[in-house]
Amino acid sequence: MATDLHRAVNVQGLTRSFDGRRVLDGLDLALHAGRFTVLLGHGGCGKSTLLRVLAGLDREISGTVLVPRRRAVAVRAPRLVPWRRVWRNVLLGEPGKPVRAVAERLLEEVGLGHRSGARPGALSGGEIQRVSLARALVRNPDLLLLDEPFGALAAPARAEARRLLAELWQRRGCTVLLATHDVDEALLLADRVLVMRDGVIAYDTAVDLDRPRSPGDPATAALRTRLLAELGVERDEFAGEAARPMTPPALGSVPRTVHPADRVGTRLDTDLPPSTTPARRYGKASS
Ligand SMILES: Nc1ncnc2c1ncn2[C@@H]1O[C@H](COP(=O)(O)OP(=O)(O)OP(=O)(O)O)[C@@H](O)[C@H]1O
Repeated sequence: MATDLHRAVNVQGLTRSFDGRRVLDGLDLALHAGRFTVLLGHGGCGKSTLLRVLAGLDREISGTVLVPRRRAVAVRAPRLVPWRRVWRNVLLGEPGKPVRAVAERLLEEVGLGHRSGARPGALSGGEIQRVSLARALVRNPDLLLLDEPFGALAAPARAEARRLLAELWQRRGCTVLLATHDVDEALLLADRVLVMRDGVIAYDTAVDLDRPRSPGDPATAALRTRLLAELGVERDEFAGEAARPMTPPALGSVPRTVHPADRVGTRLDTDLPPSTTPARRYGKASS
């Protein structure tokens, strides 16, 4: 496969099976550098599986996957180490001596500079999600993979987190792939939407709408209807918060207790395998 410099991700014929069932079934995907793509699909259709493969966390695949060397993941339920201060959590898994100023610069970027010395147990759900974003940004990723990052947040924190993410993306210019159930999240953030079905990208559309987006805009409403149809929903079960009146931005408001068990997998967000080339290939085509 020829490497296209404008493509941050190039996937061909990607297949991943669990117990003999093909969750990803010859999936093809190209993501252009610097674009914000949202991946929609029903629960269990394989969104997380795809993101894990792109992150390099799952290599039991066939097909070809080209991704940037610098990539990071943020997930729906980030695991922070409860006894470490916030700034140390930002640098978890990073090589070398942790430098607080580095963590604090990233925390400032996500609006959490004032919580640098706090313990995770004192943070709201929205704040924890922002720590997770800061942790993902440590590596200055070219590809940011977000797996339902706001799924656990209540409406005000979710609106604020989306606004922050849109700002970060515009400032950093990295390629973003965000998996969600929420059509309205896609309409607010994406400049391209993919719908996943039967192990492949079944629908792919550019979102050519001015920003900031308004749910009441006729073009937005028309695309929303189309996406819901692609998802095959009669009822509006994929609707998120955006179709309703916009909530004024507020700081995260979901208290969350961090249990010792959260230690397990703390490195998921940031610890990606080292690589030697700007775009690396793994999982050779099997067919
Ligand atoms: N490690 C695993 N072992 C066995 N089956 C798995 C494993 N990981 C995922 N699956 C199965 O693969 C399918 C796709 O799961 P995946 O988590 O990728 O879906 P998803 O679209 O992200 O779902 P959701 O939106 O609910 O998070 C599911 O049926 C799931 O049970």
